[in-house]
Amino acid sequence: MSQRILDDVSTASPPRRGGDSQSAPLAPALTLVSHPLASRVGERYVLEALLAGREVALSRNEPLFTRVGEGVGRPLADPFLSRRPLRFLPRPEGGLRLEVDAGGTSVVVGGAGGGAWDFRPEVLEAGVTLELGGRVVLLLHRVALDAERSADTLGMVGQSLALGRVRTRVRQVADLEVPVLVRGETGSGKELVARALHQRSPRRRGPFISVNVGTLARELAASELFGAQRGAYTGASQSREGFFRAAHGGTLFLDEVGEAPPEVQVALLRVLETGEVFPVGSHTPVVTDVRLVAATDAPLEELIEQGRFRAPLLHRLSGYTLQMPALRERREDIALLFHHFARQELDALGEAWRLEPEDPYAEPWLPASLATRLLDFDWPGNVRQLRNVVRQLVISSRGQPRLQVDASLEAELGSGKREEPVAQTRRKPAEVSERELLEVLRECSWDLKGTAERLGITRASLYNLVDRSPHIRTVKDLSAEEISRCFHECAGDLDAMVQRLEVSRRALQRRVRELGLGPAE
Ligand SMILES: Nc1ncnc2c1ncn2[C@@H]1O[C@H](COP(=O)(O)OP(=O)(O)OP(=O)(O)O)[C@@H](O)[C@H]1O
Repeated sequence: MSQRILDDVSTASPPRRGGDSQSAPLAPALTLVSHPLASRVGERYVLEALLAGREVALSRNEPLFTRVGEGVGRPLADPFLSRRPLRFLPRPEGGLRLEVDAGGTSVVVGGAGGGAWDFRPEVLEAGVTLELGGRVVLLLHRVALDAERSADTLGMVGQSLALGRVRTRVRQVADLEVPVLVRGETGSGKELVARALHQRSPRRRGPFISVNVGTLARELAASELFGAQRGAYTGASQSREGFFRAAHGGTLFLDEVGEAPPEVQVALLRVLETGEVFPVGSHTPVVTDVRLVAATDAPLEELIEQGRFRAPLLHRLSGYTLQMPALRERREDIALLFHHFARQELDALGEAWRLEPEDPYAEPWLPASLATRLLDFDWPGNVRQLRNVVRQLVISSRGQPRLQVDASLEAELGSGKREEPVAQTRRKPAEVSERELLEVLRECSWDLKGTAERLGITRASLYNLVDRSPHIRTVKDLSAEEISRCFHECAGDLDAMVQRLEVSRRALQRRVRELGLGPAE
């Protein structure tokens, strides 16, 4: 029954075979995911001729790649690519064949060179990376021919079909008053969606208040959310406004709503039903005008079955549900996001020129093999993890002509594509070595929930392992001075703090707030 709750509402999940993808005509396409001139990343050539049964030639000089939505095109033009073309040939049922002549541009697919490859439609749907001449990387995939394009990106980088659907849904629901539930894996951009909803709503001039329900101290959760009267509890020397009242006239974003303690769930339900907030210690209700957007990566239906989440609350929160696709499900966005974050990091170092070298013969700053590796990685921490990886890469390669993977990133990226990111079976905690524990914590950007899932142990076992581990610190081990210093050095960027201090993201966020250091994220 619980699954039905969400089947009944619209979602923006990525297309499934036999589902949405059948209604939108799909064509094979080549999208530039790495080129010595980084500004070319994202340009595309649609292999429409294959649909009509004709072959397509690809060389240094043809065809013309265009930025999505723009008319003017350019060939790949890299001087190391041959003028002798590779050929794409149609195959039955939407598959295709790639043929490479000896003496032409070298092509690497899946880590191996060769002269000819056959790609079935399902392989194209997942996307294939083609390394050309060790310098240019293309993603061979399928795109919708009639995809809706708008110049307004809603602050989200990426041009995948799946992200396009999210944008459409955001536009459809933004100006309505219905509460929205944004679902999706950690770091996939749920808060960005919440902000876009606020920005496109008539409430845009009102406040946008973001609260991580999972980091609220249990005993103070009600007063933080609903406010408290002076003297309502020990230590309440002043009355507290609470997030609901602070968001009056605007949008309240409840992140990690699946982590809300039972008593907060009851109170939230009451507010949603009546629009009235009872500050702790007060019997007089306060009427608030707040639009709620909630987010979760938790399996709420399972939590409901286990009696840990209230079904009526899910119904109330999900007036409309939006599903954020995981990064691995929209691989063409990886390249654009990578360059977006790289530009920010390089700007900060004064090295942005590396992205547009003047010498066309210079080695690319992002080596083609590394670009392929990033594209084939499964990104359990999604866009947040990608942003952290870019930062790590750029800083540790500072002053170098090319990006280099250091030892800690090597461990994080592992040996390549992980087919099965989440451990399916439970393991004994004793089987997890401290080294593995540390590796997975780093991979999951110190998100303990994701780490426990990946290791295949319970969260309680993970806390035990972390506690017993001599080389892993917890937030409790950090002094207020150390946190405060790091906060200032990282300009309040929580992710950068987590990377530096190497402690649980959530616990650190809670501690930062307790120390009154401002709204870290
Ligand atoms: N499409 C995007 N374009 C640019 N930046 C993005 C995009 N998606 C996510 N980000 C960035 O990635 C980081 C993580 O995104 P965000 O906080 O929105 O994820 P989340 O799903 O809310 O994470 P969590 O579940 O941990 O709360 C943020 O710094 C955000 O700005």
